[in-house]
Amino acid sequence: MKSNSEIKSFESENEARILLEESRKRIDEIDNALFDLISQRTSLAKDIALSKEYLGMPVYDENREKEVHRKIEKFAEDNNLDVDVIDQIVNLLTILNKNEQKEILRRNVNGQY
Ligand SMILES: O=C(O)C(=O)C[C@]1(C(=O)O)C=C[C@@H](O)C=C1
Repeated sequence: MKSNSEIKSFESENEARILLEESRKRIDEIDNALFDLISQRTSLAKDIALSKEYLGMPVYDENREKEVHRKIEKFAEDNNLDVDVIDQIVNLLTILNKNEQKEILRRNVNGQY
């Protein structure tokens, strides 16, 4: 099968169907890897929350979020990705992390750790 950068037209319907299926299979593999990384990223919330609690720091850290966004925006520009969409994805990841931190601190207050 030619790489997708070379294909300009399909020789048959079957060829197009095969490429579609192969592409979807690859997306499934990448999605699984992404979900695993999101899970790993979110699981750090416990250590972060408890460290911040000990240091008297709030869950929300504006400077750190700006740093995360700057890093990701450069990645998006370097890879010709829509910066606004990538920014939204990063926002959701930080929201996921903050929500997990708040839940961990709530359980900690209730002596569940
Ligand atoms: O690094 C931290 O201080 C975190 O709490 C992690 C994180 C993030 O998800 O990247 C989440 C919330 C903060 O506002 C900043 C960043």
